[in-house]
Amino acid sequence: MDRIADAIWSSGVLGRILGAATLFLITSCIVDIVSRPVYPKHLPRVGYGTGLLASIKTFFKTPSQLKSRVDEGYKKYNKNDKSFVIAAGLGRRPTLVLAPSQFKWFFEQPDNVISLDAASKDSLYAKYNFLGDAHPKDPFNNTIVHRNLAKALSGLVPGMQEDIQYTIDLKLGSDKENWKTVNIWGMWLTIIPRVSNVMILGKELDRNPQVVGAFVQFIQLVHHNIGILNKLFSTLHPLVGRLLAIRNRKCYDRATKYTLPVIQQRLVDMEKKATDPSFKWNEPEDAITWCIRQARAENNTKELQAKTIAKRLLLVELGSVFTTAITAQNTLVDIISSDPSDIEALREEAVRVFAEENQTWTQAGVAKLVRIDSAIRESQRRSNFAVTMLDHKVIAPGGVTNESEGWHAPYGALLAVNLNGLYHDPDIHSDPERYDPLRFSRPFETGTADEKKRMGIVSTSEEHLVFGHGKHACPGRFFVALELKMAIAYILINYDIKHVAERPAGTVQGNFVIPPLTASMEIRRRKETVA
Ligand code: HEM
Repeated sequence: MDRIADAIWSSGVLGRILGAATLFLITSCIVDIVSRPVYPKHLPRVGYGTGLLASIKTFFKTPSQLKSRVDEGYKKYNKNDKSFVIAAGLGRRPTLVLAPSQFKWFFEQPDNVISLDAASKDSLYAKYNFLGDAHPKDPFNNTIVHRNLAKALSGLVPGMQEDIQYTIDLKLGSDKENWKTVNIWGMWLTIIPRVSNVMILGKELDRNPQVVGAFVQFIQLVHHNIGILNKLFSTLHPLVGRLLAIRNRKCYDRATKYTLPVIQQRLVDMEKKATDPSFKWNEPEDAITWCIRQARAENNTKELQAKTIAKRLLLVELGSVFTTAITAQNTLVDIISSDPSDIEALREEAVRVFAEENQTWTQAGVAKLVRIDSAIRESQRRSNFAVTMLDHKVIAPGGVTNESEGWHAPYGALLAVNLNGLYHDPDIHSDPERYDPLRFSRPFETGTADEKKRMGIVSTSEEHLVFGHGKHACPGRFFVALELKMAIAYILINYDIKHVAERPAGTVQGNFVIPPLTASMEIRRRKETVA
């Protein structure tokens, strides 16, 4: 072995390999630095050290320090209505964090100037993770949700209620005598993918554990791959990204065993319905139908291929399932550790409204759950899962100019809002670190009609930004509200939950606050259940 090493060394091969590797590292470093957007010097900054060493340290410490830097920027600048730049760090470009007075300007910018899609395409490494062409180079995916979901909601409710009841009973059981300890995240990871798939795959597939499991694994892989690619130079992304995506493809292949036959049949049936008036059949309202409907409206033959549709579904799964599961996790952990009298107030509402609705949910019936709505919104505020949010990338070749603050952001710049700062500002939310589940429902119960409208989870505003705001505000939020309110109501109506004295904390990882995934709760089926 030693002799082989000596021979390699003396032949100069090792020297050449080391030289090439060093050259590659230096070139990669230069490529990454040069491709970063350069912000105007007069904008205030946080996280920038002086000198090369300090900058390098800042870069590598970003995953653990980003939140405290953003908090510092909020107090020093955003609070005084100034935008600031946060230094680049491992896995993150330098970002311009906007002053609150600039939100209106931000939401009004045209899509060809600043783009949510372009920012998500970059941060998701969509080219690799989504197996090539499924991610929006075009807005197809967003269009199908914007055009169809709101109209389909009332028809989706019965199927959702059925799945919520079935899955929760399965997970939490029916023992009325003994307490059972349940891992909360494990429970949500069973409920949310199934219920969300009522809307994505339809009732034919939503309870199929193979296909739903393959999609959940696919999403986990996407997040895992993002974590790896974020730590690498961009010159390595094409190779490593493609290698990592091999596992994504395997998951996709597993899912398509089940999805492709359903999609193919749906294509046949929808074609027949369009051409044969004697064919009496109503297409189910789910993302498969919406893709076909949109492709037909655009006369887009590529989008009418079953495999293209199967890939489109991957994106809908990604946008819906984990965002909702994380929100559910934070909300339930917050609820069970809040004041016991507040928990009773939530339960009282759930039992009362469900009885009024004759134990059958409708969209209008769920809308009456204003306290549970508030408990979710308050959790999104108090336990926000992202520090800055709504990243939009400047894609206008000449950049974008903000006249009122007097700065120019070049092509490639990232603009974002400081969700953490706004949500924890005592001048905006009294006692901001306290989880007060009824914070937003008190005005619902006693306030004016305008207050009622403004305080709901689906009413986005410059104060309630977790679903975005303006033309790109999340079109899935109406579904999320239904899904979470029905699921939480079902748990409160049917189970006693032991109060938890202290809320387990989440873990900050870069720009994300991961909820406490090991948190458990002790539950027992209630003696006087309604459902
Ligand atoms: C709690 C769960 C969810 C959260 C927190 C969430 C949050 C968001 C946010 C922040 C945006 C970007 C808004 C912007 O930057 O202006 C967004 C966009 C979007 N969301 Fe959601 N979302 C959730 C669930 C869903 C679900 C269930 C769907 C259903 C398919 C969905 C579909 C979409 C789509 C299609 C867009 C793009 C809209 C556009 O670009 O016009 N989301 N969501």
